[in-house]
Amino acid sequence: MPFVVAVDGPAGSGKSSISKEVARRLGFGFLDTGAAYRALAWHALAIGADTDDAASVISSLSSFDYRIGTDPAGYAVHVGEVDVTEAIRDPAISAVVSRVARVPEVRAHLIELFRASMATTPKPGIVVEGRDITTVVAPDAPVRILLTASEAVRIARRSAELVGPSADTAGEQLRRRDQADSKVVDFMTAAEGVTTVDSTDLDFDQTVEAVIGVIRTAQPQMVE
Ligand SMILES: Nc1ncnc2c1ncn2[C@@H]1O[C@H](COP(=O)(O)OP(=O)(O)OP(=O)(O)O)[C@@H](O)[C@H]1O
Ligand SMILES: Nc1ccn([C@@H]2O[C@H](COP(=O)(O)O)[C@@H](O)[C@H]2O)c(=O)n1
Repeated sequence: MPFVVAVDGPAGSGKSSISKEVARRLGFGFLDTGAAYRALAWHALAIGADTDDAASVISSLSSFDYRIGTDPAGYAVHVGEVDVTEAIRDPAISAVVSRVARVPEVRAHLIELFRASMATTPKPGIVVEGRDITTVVAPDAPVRILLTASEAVRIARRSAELVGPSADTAGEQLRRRDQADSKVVDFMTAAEGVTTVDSTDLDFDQTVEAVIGVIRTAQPQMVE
């Protein structure tokens, strides 16, 4: 297994953008686990499954042909032959993804895929981000981080990315998603041995440096 940096946190805390940049600077791979839950939600809708019905969601797993790259310089997400990299970011997917992610059979299936991706990364290390990486997917990772920021700051950062009506509803959607997701896994408080990085008062670069600082403290030889 490569050197694993596990990063969890609530929606909009910067998990994917910060983790990707940390991976790029350290020459590590990067695994966005939320992309798999989003891709499954996309697939379930595409084949007409009922995302409110666990049995229907579980049945969609058998035809879920999922691939994601781990190169932080540019990764694509595929379901079968379809490139869904952009489509899975649509607010319509964000609105239903928690319903898919709450199904235990889905989590068990995807966690196997994550562990296989981690094990086969060609890089010396991999930054893996999500909600349950520090506690369930890679609880023995040598570096485990809870990346957080105040809700107001997270909503402001997310809204700034969007235009039109989506920007107005981004806050409500982010709150609703965190509420639903936190019934399934606890990503609001750091588990024992997990280091919290609070980016509320840090800019992007300072946050990247703070995360690299945690890695440096744990394993100086992994950070040049
Ligand atoms: N410290 C920071 N300062 C300013 N902007 C930031 C900071 N960290 C992240 N951002 C910005 O906040 C936005 C949300 O970040 P990102 O998409 O990485 O969050 P996330 O935790 O992966 O969200 P989600 O779980 O909803 O996918 C992005 O526009 C990102 O560039
Ligand atoms: N480890 C994870 C990662 C994600 N989820 C679910 O997927 C949704 C989308 O994740 P993003 O990181 O892309 O926002 C998220 O809202 C969770 O429902 C998860 O359960 N576990």
